[in-house]
Amino acid sequence: MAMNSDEVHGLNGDMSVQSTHTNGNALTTPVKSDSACCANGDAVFQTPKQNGTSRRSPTKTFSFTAEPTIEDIRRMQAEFTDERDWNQFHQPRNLLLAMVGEVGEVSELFQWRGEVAEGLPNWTASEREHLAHELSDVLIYLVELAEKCHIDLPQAVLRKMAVNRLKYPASKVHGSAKKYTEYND
Ligand SMILES: Nc1ccn([C@H]2C[C@H](O)[C@@H](COP(=O)(O)OP(=O)(O)OP(=O)(O)O)O2)c(=O)n1
Repeated sequence: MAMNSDEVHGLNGDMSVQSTHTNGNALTTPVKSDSACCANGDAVFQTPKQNGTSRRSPTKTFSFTAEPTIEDIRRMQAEFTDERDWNQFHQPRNLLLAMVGEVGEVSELFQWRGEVAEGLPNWTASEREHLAHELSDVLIYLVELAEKCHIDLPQAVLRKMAVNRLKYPASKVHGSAKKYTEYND
């Protein structure tokens, strides 16, 4: 079980981070992810109307920093496990189970809340940081699982996205959440 998040997690406000790269170094500058912000630091995402239809905007206003890359994460985790002689425990099956356990911890944070709005406007800074930790645990184990299975994850993602585009042509599925198998043509 997770510890009390107030005890173990930071109290960062809802900051997105922009990065600038100079000589390969990431310079990070916290900025508010949107112009509208709540008193508790949570961002409110604005949803502009386009052609009378409500369109999603957060992905345009929130973005990740460029680093660390997935390869950086793989290398840092490899160093972490090497330093502890933990490679002996980190076989694919164990990593899979560890990752699924962490997914369960993410689920716990959403449990019983009902639907949660994008940007998590009603979450405390401590809850958000707790979520950041648990999502990171999932990613760390996912990256190491891919490494131990010799799956080049960044390239695999590109290939899978190409497959997704073929399976779900925008012109065909626009506005529909149906599974590709539900189309009759
Ligand atoms: N054998 C292990 C144990 C931990 N970790 C690393 C990867 C994860 O990012 C994190 C997981 O640590 P915990 O198992 O302590 O899980 P939590 O951090 O989620 O703690 P809690 O379950 O108390 O929330 O530490 C690891 O690589 N190998």
